[in-house]
Amino acid sequence: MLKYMAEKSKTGMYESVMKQFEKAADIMNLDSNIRKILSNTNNEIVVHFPVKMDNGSVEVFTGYRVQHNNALGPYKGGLRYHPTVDIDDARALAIWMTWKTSLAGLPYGGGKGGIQLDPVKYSASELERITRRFTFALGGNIGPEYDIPAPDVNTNAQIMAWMADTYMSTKDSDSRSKYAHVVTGKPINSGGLEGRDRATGFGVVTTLQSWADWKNETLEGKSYIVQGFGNVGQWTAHFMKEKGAKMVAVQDHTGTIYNENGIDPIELLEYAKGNKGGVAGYPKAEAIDNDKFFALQCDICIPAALGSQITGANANDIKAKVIAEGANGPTTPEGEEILLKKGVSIIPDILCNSGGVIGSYYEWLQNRNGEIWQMDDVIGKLERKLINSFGKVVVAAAEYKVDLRTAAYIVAIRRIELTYRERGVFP
Ligand SMILES: NC(=O)C1=CN([C@@H]2O[C@H](COP(=O)(O)OP(=O)(O)OC[C@H]3O[C@@H](n4cnc5c(N)ncnc54)[C@H](O)[C@@H]3O)[C@@H](O)[C@H]2O)C=CC1
Ligand SMILES: O=C(O)CCC(=O)C(=O)O
Repeated sequence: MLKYMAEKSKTGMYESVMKQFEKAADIMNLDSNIRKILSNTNNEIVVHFPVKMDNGSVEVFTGYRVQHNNALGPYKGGLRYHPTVDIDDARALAIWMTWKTSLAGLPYGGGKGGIQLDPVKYSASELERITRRFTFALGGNIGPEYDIPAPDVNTNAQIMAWMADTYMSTKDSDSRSKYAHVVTGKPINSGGLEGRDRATGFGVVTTLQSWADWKNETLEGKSYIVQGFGNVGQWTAHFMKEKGAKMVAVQDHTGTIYNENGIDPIELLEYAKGNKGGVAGYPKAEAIDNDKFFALQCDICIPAALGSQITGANANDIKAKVIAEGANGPTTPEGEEILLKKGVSIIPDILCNSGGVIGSYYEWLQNRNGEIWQMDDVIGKLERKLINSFGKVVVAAAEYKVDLRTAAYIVAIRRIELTYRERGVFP
């Protein structure tokens, strides 16, 4: 059923998402027609666009937007700026978005995309021009009721503001403000939602808390390691501190730092801000080899960076009792098999990091209805929604006697299946 792969995708994420889907589809005995539909993406947009660099030369960039499924509503999902972005990754990430939005009960389908580039190589003004040309090249392939991008790796509120501005500038001046919800994750002044910045990290910790409640455990005093100290990693650490948990190691693209007595997330964030965002060199922790990270002694492991990090090669070394997947696709099926055999719980990405897209939904509603939501309302609503999703997954896990990921897939896919049936697509 691996439709597109002539050879293995570079990051392996496409194989992972399809294997996860097939496992769930087999167990739930998914209708073969629905299976066929969901094994394919609806649309795959690849654009090549020229941008003038600061030195006057022109570079041609490649951007992607994959729209997997929109049975439940407009395509929704982030844009990533990273050298690994390609069509296979965009497909995998779009498919994960379909499951995530369905599981969260949102009126959205799944899409994802990005540009293949290393953002550190470009100035802020080059990144602005790249973003604007990309938005223009995507043209009508995005839209507030059709496909709504958001931030992901190496994209942020500023990039969303440039996108919204470029998109709106293509509309008549008297109706421009109607289009602000073409992207979410914008700065507050430009229609952004209070709390969207922390929504994913808050969600990671809320699902961890739900897991702890379910297992009759507490997060207080638990040690954890986190891979990635960007939007998701930082906010996760912030909320883990509120729970009284102890961060003992952090890994990012600059290196790995460790202190068994704990690393303060607020101090580390201040340090990283003055260190181009990197954690390497933080004076209150020791530098350790990158390949020792996942083997560190801890209670909780939080991958919050890139995909395919926990694999058949390192899963055996993991000491944590629970993995909270802040990142998309951090655990390969081979890694997962080993972890499940060892009795490790995995809170799957489509549940664990769904706080971000739920926050985006609130931003979209806020813009669509001309409202301004307050932080307390956002966080309260988000928490209730996440606890509700966690409960549904636990019920499905018991009913089908499966792990949490497979259960989450079953809940997500059932909702889409039901929608197709209600519309009379299948008997
Ligand atoms: N931003 C959001 O709202 C959401 C993000 N996610 C996922 O969370 C993950 C992180 O996203 P963000 O925090 O938004 O991105 P970000 O760009 O803010 O941060 C990415 C972090 O990953 C680190 N990193 C990059 N390459 C690495 C490597 N090879 N080894 C270790 N660390 C590395 C970077 O140093 C940085 O700390 C991604 O998988 C993303 O798809 C999922 C749901 C929502
Ligand atoms: O906020 C959104 O719309 C999507 C965020 C995202 O890309 C994700 O959940 O992986």
